[in-house]
Amino acid sequence: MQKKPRRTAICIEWNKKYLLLHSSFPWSASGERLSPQNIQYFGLIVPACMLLLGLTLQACWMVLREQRFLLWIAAGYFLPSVALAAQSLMDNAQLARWSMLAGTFYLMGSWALAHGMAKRQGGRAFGALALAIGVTCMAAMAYYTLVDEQLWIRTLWLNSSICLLYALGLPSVLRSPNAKDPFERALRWSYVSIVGLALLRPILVLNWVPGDQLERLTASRFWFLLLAITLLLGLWFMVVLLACTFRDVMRVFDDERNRDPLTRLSNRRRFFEAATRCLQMSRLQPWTILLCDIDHFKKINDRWGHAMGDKVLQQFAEVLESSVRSGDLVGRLGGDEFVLLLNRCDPESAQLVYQRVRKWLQEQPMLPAGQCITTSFGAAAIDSAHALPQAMEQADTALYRAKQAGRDCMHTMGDGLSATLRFTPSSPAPPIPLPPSAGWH
Ligand SMILES: Nc1nc2c(ncn2[C@@H]2O[C@H](COP(=O)(O)OP(=O)(O)OP(=O)(O)O)[C@@H](O)[C@H]2O)c(=O)[nH]1
Repeated sequence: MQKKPRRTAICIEWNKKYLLLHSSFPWSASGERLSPQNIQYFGLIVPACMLLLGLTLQACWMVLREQRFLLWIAAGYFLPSVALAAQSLMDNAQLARWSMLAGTFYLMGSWALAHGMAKRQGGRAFGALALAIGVTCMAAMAYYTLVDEQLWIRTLWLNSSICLLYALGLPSVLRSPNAKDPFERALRWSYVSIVGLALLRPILVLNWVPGDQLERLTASRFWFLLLAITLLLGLWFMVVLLACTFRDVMRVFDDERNRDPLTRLSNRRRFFEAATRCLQMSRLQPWTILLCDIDHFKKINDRWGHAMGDKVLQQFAEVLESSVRSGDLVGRLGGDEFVLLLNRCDPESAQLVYQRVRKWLQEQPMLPAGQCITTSFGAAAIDSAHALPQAMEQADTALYRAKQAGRDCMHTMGDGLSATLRFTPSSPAPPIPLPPSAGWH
């Protein structure tokens, strides 16, 4: 007689604890008990989902060709999904016959995932060691196929090897440079969970699955629970991975849009956006805009070539960045013209930045045969974001005056002030008074 469908939860008992598996499994919605085949077909849902996840990653790689690690991670989904599908359809006798082939797929998939993750972090997943683990595992499985009919010992070998292969990606994953980024942290811990699950799997199979269910493991409740966990973890891992990948790609786009490719300083657009934001924070006032231009830069290009000119621009950008406080803004407007927004700094204190830059340029000559470059600075005070265009004009006029005054000097304008300052090598540049939290680059 057909039993009534159970409406209560099915539990797995372990150490007197009960784990909810499914509210009606293995009963169909109409109350029929699912046959072992049906249960097996039901088990195909998980490999099918993993296949789809792999396809999604491959599609992402086709859009983001630079991100080659996506292909490896896609393989990390594809290969085990094939083995899992086959495994879900087989009984233990068939599994024993095909264990070597299924094992190869699992092992290759595990290493592909580890390699993809290591590649993403610019590391490596020790290919030679992975090969050694794979060959040892295969040899052990072949040996136990001959001497021991039981599947569990091969399962143990396979799962331990899978765990080791996943672990090969861990050094690179744990060495991630963006350790504080929440997305990176989520990705790192998801990967660690995958390694942990691979480690737990054989232990759980041996300790948790009742003897009668071991006979037909792939139709057991334990197997379905394991599949569900694997799928959820795989899904979660992919979501986090794609979020990180798109975030990285957007950062690259953002950089290309907003940074000067030669000096890596903010370009005109980003500088003005950032300056507008700074000028809205009253705690940062007073502010000073500084425009600076390398003197006779054209002659450097003409005499030593554009490559040398580019090098000088890059080094000069570094000098500017290291001469201001961490909250100050530095940008390249174009050619040999740079702009700075100094927070908590009036034009008088801004002279110290000029002195510091000038001293640096003198002490570390950038040109061949020890020749130094010189620069001209134009400074103007600014008191709000609205005043930015006028302050820029004023600083530009000041820069023009500095050029007219014979270059290698700084001209300051604003509040009826118009003064030229020339560098005096004997006077050491005193440091700018720092706010309590700020520090030098
Ligand atoms: N190497 C290099 N040269 C650049 C770059 N951008 C602009 N230039 C050159 O920089 C030179 C700027 O020259 P000018 O604006 O006349 O200024 P200058 O020669 O420094 O003269 P003053 O500003 O009057 O002292 C031009 O010859 C540009 O071709 C660049 O990215 N790399």
